[in-house]
Amino acid sequence: MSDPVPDLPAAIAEHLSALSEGRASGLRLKDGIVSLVLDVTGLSADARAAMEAALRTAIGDLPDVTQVRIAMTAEKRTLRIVAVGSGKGGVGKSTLSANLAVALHRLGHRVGLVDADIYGPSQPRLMGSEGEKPTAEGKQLVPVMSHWGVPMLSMGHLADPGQAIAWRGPMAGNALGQLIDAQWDGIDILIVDLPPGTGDVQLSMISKHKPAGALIVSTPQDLALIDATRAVSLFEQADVPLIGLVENMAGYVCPHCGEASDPFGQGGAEAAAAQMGMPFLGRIPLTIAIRTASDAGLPPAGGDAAEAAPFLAIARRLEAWLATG
Ligand SMILES: Nc1ncnc2c1ncn2[C@@H]1O[C@H](COP(=O)(O)OP(=O)(O)OP(=O)(O)O)[C@@H](O)[C@H]1O
Repeated sequence: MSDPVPDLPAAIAEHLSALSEGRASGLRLKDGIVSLVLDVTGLSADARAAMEAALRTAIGDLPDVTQVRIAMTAEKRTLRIVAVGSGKGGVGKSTLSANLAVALHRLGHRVGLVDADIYGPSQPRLMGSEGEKPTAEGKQLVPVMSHWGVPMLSMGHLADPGQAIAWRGPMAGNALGQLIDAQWDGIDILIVDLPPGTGDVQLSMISKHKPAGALIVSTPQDLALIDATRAVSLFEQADVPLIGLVENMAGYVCPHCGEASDPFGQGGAEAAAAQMGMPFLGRIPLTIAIRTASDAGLPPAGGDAAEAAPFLAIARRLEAWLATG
């Protein structure tokens, strides 16, 4: 039998300070039984298990210790999903989703991005993370970390580029579930770029994963705005609060002279938002700089050019909405 430790509490405290990253509290020692509480907030399942095992071994090996009881707690954090939807494709839903995620990160939020457009994933290209593969921990996918500080998951990370993804409804639903139920530890806001349109895939996703709110994207044309009303009724059907409408490709800014023109008129989206009873969150101009940067995997919201400003302004409005929720 090993010699008793003259000051057992001090020996335990030494191990705690070396191994617990300051996460241990409530230390008790009675009849050789050591009990403590470990706050594992923000740690991955593997990191939790490793910390717990290291503490059990180190403290359990001390003479006079017969048992080590560790209660693990984590601050209850709820991940809030913000869905970005549109009535039809090509209006800039993916561009807005990527840039909002990057802008929210710049504003200091812990934000993740899911590309739920599983038939035509474009987020890996927009965020410059093409070719990266998520890992898995147990049954959960571990998101890919983008260069912009935003962890993300897209079917484009799982399928080879150019490979057609032709799934039927239930399979598509499962794939989407895996992206959303992935390991988003440490993330508070999850921006979900929905597939375009208002069909079953969208409805089942929003019914199952209950977004905290939804943003609708539209271009200024009347027809696109009519499509936007369909997206609105989809969210209303599922009882998802509408955060507001964003007008994309609003007016054209000439790259040579900087002059802005409005081929589709001005103010239509704002009026439509009022008609649909939801806030208007802002407009993003149609500029070549936004398209070329996006195609190059450089989300404008991550840079310091003028193109970042409208995304940051909309992110601030989203931030304000989330703060009241
Ligand atoms: N404000 C903008 N100015 C210039 N180009 C833009 C703007 N917004 C989006 N685009 C470009 O328009 C195209 C479509 O955008 P995006 O992929 O974001 O649309 P989407 O609604 O997500 O489309 P899909 O339904 O196909 O997923 C892209 O080439 C993108 O770079």
